[in-house]
Amino acid sequence: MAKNWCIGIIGGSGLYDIEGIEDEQWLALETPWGDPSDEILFGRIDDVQVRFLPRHGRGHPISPSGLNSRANIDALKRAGCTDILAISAVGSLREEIEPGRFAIAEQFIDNTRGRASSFFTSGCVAHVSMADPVCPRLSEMAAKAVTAAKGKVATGATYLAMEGPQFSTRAESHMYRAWGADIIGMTAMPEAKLAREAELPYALIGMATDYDCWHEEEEAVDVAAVLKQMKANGALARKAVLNFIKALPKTRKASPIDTCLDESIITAPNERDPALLAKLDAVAGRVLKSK
Ligand SMILES: CSC[C@H]1O[C@H](OP(=O)(O)O)[C@H](O)[C@@H]1O
Ligand SMILES: Nc1ncnc2[nH]cnc12
Repeated sequence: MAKNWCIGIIGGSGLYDIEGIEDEQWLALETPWGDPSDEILFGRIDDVQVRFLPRHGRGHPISPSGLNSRANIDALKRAGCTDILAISAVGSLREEIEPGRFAIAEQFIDNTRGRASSFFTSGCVAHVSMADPVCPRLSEMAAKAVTAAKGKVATGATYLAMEGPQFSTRAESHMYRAWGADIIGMTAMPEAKLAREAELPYALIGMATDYDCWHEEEEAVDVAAVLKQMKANGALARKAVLNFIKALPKTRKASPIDTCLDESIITAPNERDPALLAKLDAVAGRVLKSK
């Protein structure tokens, strides 16, 4: 019997494909929230269904501020995903997370602005908990997969999501360090929030590509440095993804995140906007149908 996992992989800067995928087919999905970043690669690795989405599109045409994360998460849910593993290039805000090391996110600080960050707008309001924004089970498996690929890993990282696309000023970089952030990027928010709203357990592997600009002995980050590091460690990232999929247990046990909307929707049934409910068919169909 095939494993009952369907893993959505979101590939970040420098990771526009994955290896080891069979029966592959790029398919364009429509969503009520607009277009996802690209077609989704459907396929399988052994007996696990896999869906891969390059976050910025193939060839990287979409800026972090221009990402339609609602469409991306809706499309992955629609594609049958049970869980999401996101990969991101990140700047390091800590000496001990040197470029080349992988950092598994445990917390996020959302310092983005003006992004559409919820599926549940007026007409169907929901408040999901983001106290523990990642799935511990996926994060633990992700850390093991990096180690098995012979990558260096740091766990428990706090990811600061900045707006961009410009990199931080030195003052900002020092401030984020003082806030307790360990790694910095421009994309995991609102992606992780939306995954939670869609009842999709989410984990993020950050690949440290630079020391941002706080470090006195290192050059300030630029795109060339990020891409150089991604190139150096891209094969390792791909290997880690493959290890992650291959090491999944045979049976996916239920996660509390699978049903987190049960206690989150506050709008009374007779006050719900039918047009919005129709848009929520993939994200919240499970709970809306049962009410
Ligand atoms: C190319 S450097 C900045 C760029 O890289 C990261 O993207 P992703 O998280 O998709 O790997 C960062 O968030 C910026 O979007
Ligand atoms: N220093 C940095 N700041 C924001 N996003 C990044 N992605 C990779 N390095 C980064």
